[in-house]
Amino acid sequence: QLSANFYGTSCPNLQTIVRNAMTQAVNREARLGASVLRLFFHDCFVNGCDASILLDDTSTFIGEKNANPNRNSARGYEVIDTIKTQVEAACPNVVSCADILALAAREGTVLLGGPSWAVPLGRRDARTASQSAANTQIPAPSSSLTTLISMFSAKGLNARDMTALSGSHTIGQARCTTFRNRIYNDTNIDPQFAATRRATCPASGGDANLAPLDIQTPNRFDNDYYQNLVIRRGLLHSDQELFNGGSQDALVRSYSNNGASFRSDFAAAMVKMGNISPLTGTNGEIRTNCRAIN
Ligand code: HEM
Ligand SMILES: [Ca+2]
Ligand SMILES: [Ca+2]
Repeated sequence: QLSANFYGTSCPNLQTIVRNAMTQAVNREARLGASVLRLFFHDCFVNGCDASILLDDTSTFIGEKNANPNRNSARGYEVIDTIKTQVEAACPNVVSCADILALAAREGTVLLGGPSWAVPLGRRDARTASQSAANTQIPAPSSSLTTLISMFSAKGLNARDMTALSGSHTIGQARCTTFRNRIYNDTNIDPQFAATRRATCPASGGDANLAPLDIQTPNRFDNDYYQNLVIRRGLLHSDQELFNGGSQDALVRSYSNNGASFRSDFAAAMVKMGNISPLTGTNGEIRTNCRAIN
């Protein structure tokens, strides 16, 4: 029941505000486009796209920001705060943080050269968060293909959606701690690529050192991620699982050869992911500050 025109009369400038603020952010630091896209994923996979990830911990409230997949990792929260402040100034108390995040994720993608899509709107914001759900429902970089398929399937996304959405790793960075095991122990890796990555990700120490998820074009939303997988240059173990002799090999190869089909599948899968259990109607609330419940 989400609809692209949900704020058409209540906040006609919403999309312009989000676009301009995201343009500024990405011009300042291209990676922010990637970081905001990932926030949306980590929101939607934990009790739906309800801005639960944006809630700060307090002395009595345990949120998702310090869950294992997010702690010292998820970033870009300040960009959402900036947008929310501008949106509240233009249209007080009508636009949810969940919808702002959905729009900002699309703009981040577009600004880095990715596809665009109409974002269905009308989500409301959660009054709760779940650190335990964030710990268990967001896939880990050590995941097997079987685990990836089943964790996405638990959210109503099929294997094709999963493989298309993983193409997000055409942008952004990962910390050494997330790919160390792969570059030292996996055998389905291009040896030259492994050597390059080992140079800045030692066998012990340097956990926070960064490497691009896409060694070719880390700030460009293109199909190079899939080209890397075909030559065994996936950075995460979970990335290379998509091209390792299994059910997704053919799709990965086709995306690697056909950027247009990746773009259109990615856009469709983003709409699908954005539809995971939204709060609508009188459920949830429109938060004033994305970091705290009203
Ligand atoms: C398929 C399962 C997935 C796994 C196991 C996974 C895992 C990871 C890991 C470990 C990182 C690096 C985090 C760090 O070191 O701090 C990362 C980064 C990223 N992920 Fe995923 N991810 C998956 C799917 C997705 C999806 C579906 C999206 C978006 C729709 C996404 C978007 C991103 C982006 C954009 C980054 C870079 C963020 C930045 O530079 O700040 N990922 N992912
Ligand atoms: Ca959520
Ligand atoms: Ca790229």
